[in-house]
Amino acid sequence: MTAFEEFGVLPELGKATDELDWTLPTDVQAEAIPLILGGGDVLMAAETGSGKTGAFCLPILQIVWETIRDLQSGKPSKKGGGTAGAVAPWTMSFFDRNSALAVTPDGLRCQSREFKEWHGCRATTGVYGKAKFYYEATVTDEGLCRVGWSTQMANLDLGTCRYGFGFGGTGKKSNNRQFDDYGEAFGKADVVGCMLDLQRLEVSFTKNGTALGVAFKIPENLRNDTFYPAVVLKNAEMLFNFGKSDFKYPPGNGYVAVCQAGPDHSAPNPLASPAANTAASKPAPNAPQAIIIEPSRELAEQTYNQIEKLKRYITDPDVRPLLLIGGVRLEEQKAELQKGIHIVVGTPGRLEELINSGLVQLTHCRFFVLDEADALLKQGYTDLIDRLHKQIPKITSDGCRLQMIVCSATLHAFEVKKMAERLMHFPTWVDLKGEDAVPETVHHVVCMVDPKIDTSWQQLRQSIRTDGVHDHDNIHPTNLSPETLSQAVKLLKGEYCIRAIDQHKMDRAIIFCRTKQDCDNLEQYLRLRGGQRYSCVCLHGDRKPQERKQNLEAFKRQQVKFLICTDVAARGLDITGLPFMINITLPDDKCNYVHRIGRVGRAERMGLAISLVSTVPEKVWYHGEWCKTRGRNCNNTNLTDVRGCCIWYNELNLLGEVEEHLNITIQQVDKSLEVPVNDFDGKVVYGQKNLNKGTGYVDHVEQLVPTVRKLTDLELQSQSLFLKRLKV
Ligand SMILES: Nc1ncnc2c1ncn2[C@@H]1O[C@H](COP(=O)(O)OP(=O)(O)OP(=O)(O)O)[C@@H](O)[C@H]1O
Repeated sequence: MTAFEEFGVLPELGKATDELDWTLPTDVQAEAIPLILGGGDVLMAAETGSGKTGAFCLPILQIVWETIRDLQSGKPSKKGGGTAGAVAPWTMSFFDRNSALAVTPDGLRCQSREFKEWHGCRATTGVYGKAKFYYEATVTDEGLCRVGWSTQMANLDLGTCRYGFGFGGTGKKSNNRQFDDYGEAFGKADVVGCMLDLQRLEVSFTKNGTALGVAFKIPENLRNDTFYPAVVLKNAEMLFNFGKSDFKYPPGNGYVAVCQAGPDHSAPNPLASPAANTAASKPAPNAPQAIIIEPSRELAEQTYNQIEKLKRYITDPDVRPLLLIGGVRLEEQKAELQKGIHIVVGTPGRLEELINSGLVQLTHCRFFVLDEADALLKQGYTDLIDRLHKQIPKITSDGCRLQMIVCSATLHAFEVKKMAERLMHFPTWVDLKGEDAVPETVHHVVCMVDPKIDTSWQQLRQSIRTDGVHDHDNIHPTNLSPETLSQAVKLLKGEYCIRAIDQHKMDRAIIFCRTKQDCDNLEQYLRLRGGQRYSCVCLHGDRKPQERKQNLEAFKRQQVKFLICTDVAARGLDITGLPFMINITLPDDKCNYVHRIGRVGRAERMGLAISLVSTVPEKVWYHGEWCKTRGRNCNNTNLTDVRGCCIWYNELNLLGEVEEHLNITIQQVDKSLEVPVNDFDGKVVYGQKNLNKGTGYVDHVEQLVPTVRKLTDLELQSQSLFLKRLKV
């Protein structure tokens, strides 16, 4: 049995993890997998490279596989859903309802937590014929309720069409959008009696047993229709009694409980009948069970690839994942969707496009995953996430609750907490190291770049092309103005980058620049300085999707040594055994420091991250909404406060913010970029596992031997001491 199987993972998945060399679950996997398998919503905050992707992919694959297997074998749904089977035919329907309205498994309580819109539901059975029927609905929470009767033709927003007759908590009755005063207001703990007289064609209501009079005359043309108990709620909850329990206020006067209507007077709701349920529980080919949203194409592709690897031994039925990202032809994706898919991994834009056009259906989605959730929210996708979440039924047609999984190494952002409160259902935090921790495997240092002390920039024969911010400034080595020093820092950073590479004999590193232009300039400079020696490619938003993909592949396959990128690659990218990372400039967002340096030191391998930090302010581009070209060929070097496109970037402040955030002082190295030999360095090889530390599963017994021996000796000594004392 593999270690993963001990956590409840299928043997087929266990076999795949074994092949990936995942001997033991990581801490976050050990915590999160059982929670997800158990049906919970999870917020996963664990350090970079700790295996969060596997922590959600494994249980999702397992549950999705089990679901399709059950569907194919015609096995009934695991959890009751109001109308599943004919055991309790008089319940509120699990299927004939709006998505944001939840029905409890016994089918007798409806709840909607949506506070802006109304969400409705109808019962599983209706009544017809010349008789008088009654049921009770009790308000069990604050909020707005409207309850009554509707025919199958009615929409679920009771009282807003000709076929629905409702009585609302504000003391209004409504039919066909005609809202009139009626009876009196009702609220929490009140019991509304709903009466349908099909002899006189009248609808009436009672409040706590008090008759409120006839509310509606049913039009003659509806005489032969079947009427169903119906409700519509806005952030409210109601409990229904169709007569299985004693009524609180028995109606008398010839009215009978709806559940006592015999076969001549009752009919199943076709939209909630077992036949409809079976159809509803069979997903359309384009209705996935899981939707995983990633903030970048590269990450989406990576997660998709991980799913492919993990599902390798899962067959019969096959679980089919699909990657939905921009830059791929829509036609190709449409064709795949028609073939049938179970798990969709995508970027927000393309996903929404396909969902809105009906090419992806959300009817059977039971996992909604936001990877790098704080990035998604910071990128402005809050509304999109809310919209998608709203469209997904909160309980699937086979009676399972929608599970939401949210993860990131920097999950403690305020927006994430707000979103969790809004959308998640009693989520569990898996938060192993507290806020934004850096893995012990990442050795991160800073090197100050001070153009006043290091004046070598004045004599450079070859230098990096800079961003052109100072093209119109009077910069000259004899004039140490802020502009000159800013330009000097940019030149020096090009040199320090080369020195860092040489000093550490780096043959593989990811290098982060602040802007796309900085990336291009560095790429050009490295090529100029050394062709093969400094072979490199770029990854940023201005490069075409195909080129981005090729460049990343070339770097992963070690066909080039350096990957130069903007923050588009700061998060999630997993490059096995990457030993080095260089920050040419600190990121604007302190969380991205954690993500950037987390590209190394992953999966227990050691990594070195070097950040170059300017001691003087650097004037850099900052193109706001006011920049017409959004940066392309922009030459407005004025500062933003006069609607220009430049700012003074203060890296010392940024460094302070990062240190405060992480509650550490980052080790400094001098301009030689040599990293002093200390406990961390000298004993490890960057890119390799630290064999001096930790417990490799394979030899952990051997590692523990000396400690256990020592403990045995101590135990022996204490026992002997105790015996000696007894003798005395
Ligand atoms: N149980 C395991 N044992 C060994 N390696 C693992 C295990 N789980 C995952 N890994 C490996 O660890 C690396 C990092 O995993 P992953 O990309 O999921 O990290 P992450 O926590 O999502 O990081 P980030 O926050 O940077 O996105 C991957 O190469 C993955 O294959």
